[in-house]
Amino acid sequence: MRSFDAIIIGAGQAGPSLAGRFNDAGKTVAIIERKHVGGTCVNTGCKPTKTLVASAYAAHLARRSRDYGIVLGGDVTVDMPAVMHRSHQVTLDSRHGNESWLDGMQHCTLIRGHARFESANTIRVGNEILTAPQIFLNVGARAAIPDFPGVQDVPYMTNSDIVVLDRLPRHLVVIGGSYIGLEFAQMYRRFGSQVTVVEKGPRLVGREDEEISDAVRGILEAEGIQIRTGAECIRFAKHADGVAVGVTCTEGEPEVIGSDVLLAVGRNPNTQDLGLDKAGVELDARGYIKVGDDLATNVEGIWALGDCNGRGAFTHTAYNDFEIVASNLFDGENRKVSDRLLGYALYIDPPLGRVGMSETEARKAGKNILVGTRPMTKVGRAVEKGETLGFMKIVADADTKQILGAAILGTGGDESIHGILDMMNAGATYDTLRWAMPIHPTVSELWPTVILSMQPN
Ligand SMILES: Cc1cc2nc3c(=O)[nH]c(=O)nc-3n(C[C@H](O)[C@H](O)[C@H](O)COP(=O)(O)OP(=O)(O)OC[C@H]3O[C@@H](n4cnc5c(N)ncnc54)[C@H](O)[C@@H]3O)c2cc1C
Ligand SMILES: NC(=O)c1ccc[n+]([C@@H]2O[C@H](COP(=O)([O-])OP(=O)(O)OC[C@H]3O[C@@H](n4cnc5c(N)ncnc54)[C@H](O)[C@@H]3O)[C@@H](O)[C@H]2O)c1
Repeated sequence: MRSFDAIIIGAGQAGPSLAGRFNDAGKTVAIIERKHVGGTCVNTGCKPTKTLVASAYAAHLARRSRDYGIVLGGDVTVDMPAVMHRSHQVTLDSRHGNESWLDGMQHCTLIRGHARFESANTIRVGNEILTAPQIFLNVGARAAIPDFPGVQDVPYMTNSDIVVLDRLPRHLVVIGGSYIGLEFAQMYRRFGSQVTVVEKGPRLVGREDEEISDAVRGILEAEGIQIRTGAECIRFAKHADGVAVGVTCTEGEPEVIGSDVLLAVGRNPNTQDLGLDKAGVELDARGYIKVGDDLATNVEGIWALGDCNGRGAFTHTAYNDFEIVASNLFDGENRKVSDRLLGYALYIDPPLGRVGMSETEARKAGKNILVGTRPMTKVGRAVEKGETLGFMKIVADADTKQILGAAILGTGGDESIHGILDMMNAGATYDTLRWAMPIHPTVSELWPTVILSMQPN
């Protein structure tokens, strides 16, 4: 049996940084990874998708080149193997960077293999048993495969497969009209596939305000993507031309015939094959590891970080989990998950940047709200860039003047939202932002104007 000061299971977005803190403190740490160092984000999530989104954007802009007075010689064509090669290289560079970082840690041992608890302080990896007084779970999540009728009879892809696909599907049917599904839908449409999005809910990105769902739908439909919402009875069958996807929406054809299917209907935590019962670690009804505000599980000496604890589903929430655990263990702080403010982006083009409450959530919370909006057609920077789709929106508390939340569906939205995120983190009122002097010409310079336009709603 090998003993360490700490064992980390999973080299995703929290594990390696935590290993770094143990190493810097001169403590021995084992980090166990069964597949690729870097986890989902680096290998099958953020890195490859955002790289592919960039290629898709280049294709889109090339097709629009005449809007800018630029004349290209001939049709725009997409070289899928080259697109995929670029994306794969970005992933490999990142994965190898993470591996060298871990290799360079004097007190850290990277162990390859599947880890499983034998008891609350012992872990088995293959034939080897490891022990440590502190164990950190960073095991992440994988694509959910619901028990759709016929799903096992047809070929389907998840995000892990499609990020290495080096051919162009003739007709890609994307099941799930949310973050993962929509990024792939738009990117493949821009690469040249026919694309249909099938969503069981009444609208796309159902967690957002309805006007955002409507605008996202309009943007995607304008590019020729078919959207089928209200698809209550999704089912699959083999078809001479590929796969028949039954949708049974109230309107339109009851079936869509696609050449390829992508399932993007949520994620399941990797907690079923960890032997958690042997350690006595409790799960919630959806299989996430139950944690307190400090990310400790019900078993002393075991913590859970990242997607597997159900307290976040983003790279930045996983990394923030690391920051919370590390500052509490090493810096004598008392940081909590409940103190953090959630922001995120949906990387369609234009992107959706979001922070805090939506208008619907603020209303549900019984707040006396003010709402300001502005179409991107009235944002100078967007007009200059020829990218005027979408709008900016801010929601504030009329009584306290606190900003409650904001959204920008528009060019630069993923960056510009940080101005609001930082104001909210600083606890500043909207007056502070109102009197700030922003840079011209930027998208962000319009926030004070949007604030001035706020009305009771
Ligand atoms: C297509 C897609 C796009 C995304 N885009 C974004 C984005 O733009 N921005 C964003 O913030 N988030 C994005 N996400 C979400 C983001 O990837 C995850 O939230 C993030 O990777 C979670 O990190 P984690 O450390 O919790 O888990 P992971 O990164 O999943 O890492 C967990 C690791 O644990 C390993 N593991 C699991 N079980 C065991 C075991 N028993 N033994 C050994 N090793 C084990 C796994 O192999 C994996 O490497 C995206 C996700 C997907 C699928
Ligand atoms: N840009 C980003 O930051 C980014 C990008 C991709 C993914 N992610 C993360 O990955 C997570 C998973 O993304 P996702 O889009 O797979 O999941 P999601 O939970 O956001 O959306 C799943 C979609 O599938 C639909 N759905 C669920 N079950 C279904 C069923 N049985 N039949 C038909 N439709 C069904 C839902 O109505 C929903 O629209 C997100 O929560 C997000 O945090 C983040």
